[in-house]
Amino acid sequence: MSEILSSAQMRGIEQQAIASGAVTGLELMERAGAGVVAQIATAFPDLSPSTAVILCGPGNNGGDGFVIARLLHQRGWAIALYLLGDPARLPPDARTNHDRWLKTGPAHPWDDRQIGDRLGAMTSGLVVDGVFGTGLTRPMPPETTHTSQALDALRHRTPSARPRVVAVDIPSGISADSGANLGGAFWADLSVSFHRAKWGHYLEPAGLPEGGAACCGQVAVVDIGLPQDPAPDSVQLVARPAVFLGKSAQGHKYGHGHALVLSGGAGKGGAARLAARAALRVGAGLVTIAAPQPAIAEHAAQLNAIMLTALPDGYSLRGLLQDTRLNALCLGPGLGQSRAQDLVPAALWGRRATVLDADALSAFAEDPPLLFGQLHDKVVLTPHMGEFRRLFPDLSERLHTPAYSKIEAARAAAARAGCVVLLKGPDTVIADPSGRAALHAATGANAAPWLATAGSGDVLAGIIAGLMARGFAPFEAAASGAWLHAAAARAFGPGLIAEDLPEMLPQVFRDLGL
Ligand SMILES: NC(=O)C1=CN([C@@H]2O[C@H](COP(=O)(O)OP(=O)(O)OC[C@H]3O[C@@H](n4cnc5c(N)ncnc54)[C@H](OP(=O)(O)O)[C@@H]3O)[C@@H](O)[C@H]2O)[C@@H](O)CC1
Ligand SMILES: Nc1ncnc2c1ncn2[C@@H]1O[C@H](COP(=O)(O)OP(=O)(O)O)[C@@H](O)[C@H]1O
Ligand SMILES: [K+]
Repeated sequence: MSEILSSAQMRGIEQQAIASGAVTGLELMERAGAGVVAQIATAFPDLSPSTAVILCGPGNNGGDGFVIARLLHQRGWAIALYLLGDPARLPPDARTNHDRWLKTGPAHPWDDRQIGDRLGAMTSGLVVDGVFGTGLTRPMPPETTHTSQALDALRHRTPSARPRVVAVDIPSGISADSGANLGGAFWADLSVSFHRAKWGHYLEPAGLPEGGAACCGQVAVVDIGLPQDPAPDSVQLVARPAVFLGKSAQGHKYGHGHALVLSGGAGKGGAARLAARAALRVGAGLVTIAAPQPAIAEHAAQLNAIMLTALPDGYSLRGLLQDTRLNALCLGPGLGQSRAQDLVPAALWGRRATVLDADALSAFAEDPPLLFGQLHDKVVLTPHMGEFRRLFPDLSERLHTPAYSKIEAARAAAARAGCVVLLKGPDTVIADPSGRAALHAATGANAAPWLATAGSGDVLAGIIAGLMARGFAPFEAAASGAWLHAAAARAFGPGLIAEDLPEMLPQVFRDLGL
């Protein structure tokens, strides 16, 4: 796991370090610029000095751009530098580096057409985007339209027929907080960020033009000498399961828990079987499907290691839960909304580790507080965006404003629900009521596009239920579950369907060294 920060958190850390006298803003800017130059060499080892177009903006992101221009010039690059805005109004450190640069070369006043034409004519070399970084909260100004369009055109060329595009911190126009394209955003092959990556590098707001995850390219982070203590309220990027997923040599099946997956009626049992199979593969000692009597024959024809029991209604679920060995529940996949309305209260009455997904969430669309009033701290809700909208319409609405991030929405939802919320998507956010949050990004090098297939969410619900049956806490089960789910998809690759996911878990475990 690694920490990722909001722009406000980053500003706080920077200001505190400067105020303490540990470092000056100018030193940070120098290290930032040097870090970008070093990362360019690492990321593109074949790139030899030729022409670099350096685009500088009116804030400190532009200040980094002047440092980069100076350092690249020292390494033999020919520099064409453009400045957006009035040099007299640059903030002090950026102004200092602007003035230093002028001893080496000119800062051309911004000329959107000229820059656009120049970029379009480039077949090699480097473009450095130091226009806006973490300080941008509004759309790109109209003076960058042609530049943005020219960059877009470059993106469609093969890398060998165009310059490399490097973003200082984050591509201009991408919100460092929400990942939203604020309007007219640039893109990059490589984004070099400072101290920690920002939320917006990994978030990809649904229903908006391509955002952070799509536009940042490879994300590199350079140390600029700021204190390493974790920020209060920091968010962790899930890079691997944070818990050891192996089993002890002495364990027996009941030591690994017994998960109960509740199934819908006849002809609707596939989703429950997917979840149950995933719970078993992820290591639950026993897994039982509880189905209405008319669905039993169908399940029996398809199940071996998974057990089966008839369960007509919520009353009988309360009876079944007298067996304290049943320690984790999974409800929702294929359940049907009326059965969900009956079973969810009984399941929550049992106070077991419980995953509520799909119909178990949608069943409460008319009255979300009715659900919230019954939830407890061993529950994980796993909504996709549609289900999230049904339960948290106001938070879902706020997600349309570019400054509001999926991380804040999931945190607010968890606080309201009083349990862990895992908000799905290519960027999956896990949050708990205390404000703890993690982001699993199946984007960039970790992309798992074949997960967009029917039933993959049912498998995720089963993985999480299985991990909770094994005794993992809800937050860890959700975060590790999201990672295992995407790792299984990547291990299978193209052509993946939901049935394949549980079957890839053994390989994923082997790759983890279990
Ligand atoms: N934090 C750190 O530790 C370190 C940070 N560093 C670097 O600083 C960067 C953050 O710098 P930053 O805060 O100065 O903001 P930045 O992204 O340059 O942009 C804001 C400027 O743009 C302006 N502006 C905004 N929108 C506009 C528009 N539509 N049209 C026109 N103007 C607009 C805005 O003006 P204002 O909104 O105030 O009117 C302001 O002047 C960060 O990404 C990193 O690269 C490093 O040096 C090392 C250490
Ligand atoms: N493009 C994508 N990249 C990575 N993961 C994805 C993508 N699309 C969907 N997923 C993941 O696949 C799962 C889909 O779940 P869900 O929407 O509930 O589907 P279903 O209801 O068909 O099971 C979620 O875990 C989600 O995070
Ligand atoms: K930038």
